[in-house]
Amino acid sequence: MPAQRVETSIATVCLSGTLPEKIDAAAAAGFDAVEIFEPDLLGCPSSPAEIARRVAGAGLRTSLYQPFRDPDHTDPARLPVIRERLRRKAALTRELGTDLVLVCSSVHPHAVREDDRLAEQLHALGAVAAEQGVRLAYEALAWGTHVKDYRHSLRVARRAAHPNVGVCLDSFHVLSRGDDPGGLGWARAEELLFLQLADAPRLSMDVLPWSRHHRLFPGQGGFDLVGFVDAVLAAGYTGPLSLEVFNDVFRQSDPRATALDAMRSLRHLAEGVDRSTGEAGTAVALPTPPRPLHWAFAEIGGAPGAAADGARRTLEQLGFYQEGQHQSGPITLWRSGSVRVVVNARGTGGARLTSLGLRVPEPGAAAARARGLLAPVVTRSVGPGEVDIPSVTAPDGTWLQFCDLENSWLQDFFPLCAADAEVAAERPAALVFGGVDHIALPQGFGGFDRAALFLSAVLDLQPTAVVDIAGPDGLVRSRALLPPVADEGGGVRLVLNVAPSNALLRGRTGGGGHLALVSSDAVAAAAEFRSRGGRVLDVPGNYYDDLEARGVLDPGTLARLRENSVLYDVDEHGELLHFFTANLGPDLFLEVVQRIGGYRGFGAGNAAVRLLAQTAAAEVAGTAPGAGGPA
Ligand SMILES: O=C(O)c1ccc(O)c(O)c1
Ligand SMILES: [Mg+2]
Repeated sequence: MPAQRVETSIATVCLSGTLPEKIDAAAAAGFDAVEIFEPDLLGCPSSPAEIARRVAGAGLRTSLYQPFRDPDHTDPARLPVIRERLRRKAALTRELGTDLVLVCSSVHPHAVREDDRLAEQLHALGAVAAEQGVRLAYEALAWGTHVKDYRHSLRVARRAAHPNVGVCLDSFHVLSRGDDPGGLGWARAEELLFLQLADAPRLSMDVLPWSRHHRLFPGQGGFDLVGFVDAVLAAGYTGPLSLEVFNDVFRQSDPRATALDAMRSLRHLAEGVDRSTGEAGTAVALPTPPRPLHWAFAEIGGAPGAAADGARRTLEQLGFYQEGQHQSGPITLWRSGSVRVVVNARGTGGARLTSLGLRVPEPGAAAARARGLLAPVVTRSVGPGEVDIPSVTAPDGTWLQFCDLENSWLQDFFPLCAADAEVAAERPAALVFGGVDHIALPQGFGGFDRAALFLSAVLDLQPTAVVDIAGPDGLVRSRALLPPVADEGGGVRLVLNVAPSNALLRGRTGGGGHLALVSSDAVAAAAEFRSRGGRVLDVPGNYYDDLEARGVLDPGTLARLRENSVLYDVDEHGELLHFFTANLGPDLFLEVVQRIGGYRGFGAGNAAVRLLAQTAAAEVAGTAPGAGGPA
């Protein structure tokens, strides 16, 4: 990023609601400018001048008016009509307080094919624009009839040879076509009039519906937005970074929350660009990501009475011992080696993961970074003698608590046990866990992409591709957030699961919140856990018959897996053995994971079997997992 502050902008099409609601949401999230999307204006009772006043009153400016469609035509008789249409839209653009009109490449069958002729028509439009005091930013829509790629739009705009004609670059149209921004080396800075940014999941589908329904904010999808913005800035672009995201879920979400996501995404993107260029000077200087990053604890809350008893019993059966008792309430601390679990017998809603403790070198800086990424800060009363842990709330309500390397947070607990070493000596070898493999957080419908962005930005994790799992109540979407490659093996891996809304209707959440422990022998761990009275999730015999049919395991191993309800998965890097405990709450269980030879996944191949087995278990118990209330 260049040293000057880069302006931020958002297209009104990103947000739900009326135009005034969109303007206010953009302003509240701290944007500098808005692109006014034509349909928002057409349905607004205010005049363009009144809208301009509203924009200015909110502390914003209008960065662009869009879109002006189908600027060229093979039938010369149509050209005067197009020019008159532009004259009016240009005048309107001035009333809106900007001088930039986005012109999309034509999508109709009578679009001009020859570059020379097209350039001539754009030149004539440039003259109309100049009369009105506006400039035209010509954008290649990926589904344009002839002009589909930005190199082509640059060529035509240059050939138009009019000072009021340049291009608009849109990352979606470039990257969805598998193109790269390499052609920008050929562009002149003054030709780059506007930059629109959108990410998207990598899908193989027609580019038009992909664009209109599935765009995401930068960092939420699979495109390299950092590389794209790098290249555009290197080509000399100095205008705003403007988000233009068409997304079905965002269209029905609270515009204020979406606008905050949008700003968070831009700040995280700017940070990535700074890091890649080695230059500082983005809009907001964020403290560097918290590294090294490790788990301090996971807290199971919302579990009064029997639910808390059940959680504690399961932990004990897994070889955990009680290390401490909280000074100020029914909160117990459980430990096994480096893994600590807090069971908080307050709250309602059923046992779930309510708080994640993260061990970082500088908790204050980690929290400041989260605030810089617009994370809501947790304000709570700190009792006398209690340690204040800087904490923020993730979009799903889970607290992220930043703990120091000395584990000062332990001071809040009366110690109940002498030394870990003494207790550990008595623990069966099969129940010695190497740490936390991952933690999975269930997400509500609509909160999935927001949570992925929030957690990956605040903790600097990389979201991986979305996996869809066919569960009994519909598709469960799942996505892992992993440490950057540079610190692979680093401690913190998260999985986000979103259950079908249908599951909630049936009283089942199915989001699969869990804490997974690292084992060096999952079969022995399952056997030991069961011998101590632990309840493993039963896996149907059909599953093992299928494993047998696949011929991937020797008969002895297969028999031991079957005996202990341990599941098996394989990827190109290695193998996985894992089992699940019976549910501790509507949407909470524990998992024990043994990775063999560098297996990288999370057992997605077994998730459908798990979901069905959990449903069956809940039916046997006579209670759907959701019986305790919403998770
Ligand atoms: O989907 C569209 O029509 C459309 C309109 C304007 C844009 O800037 C764009 O990228 C797409
Ligand atoms: Mg666009």
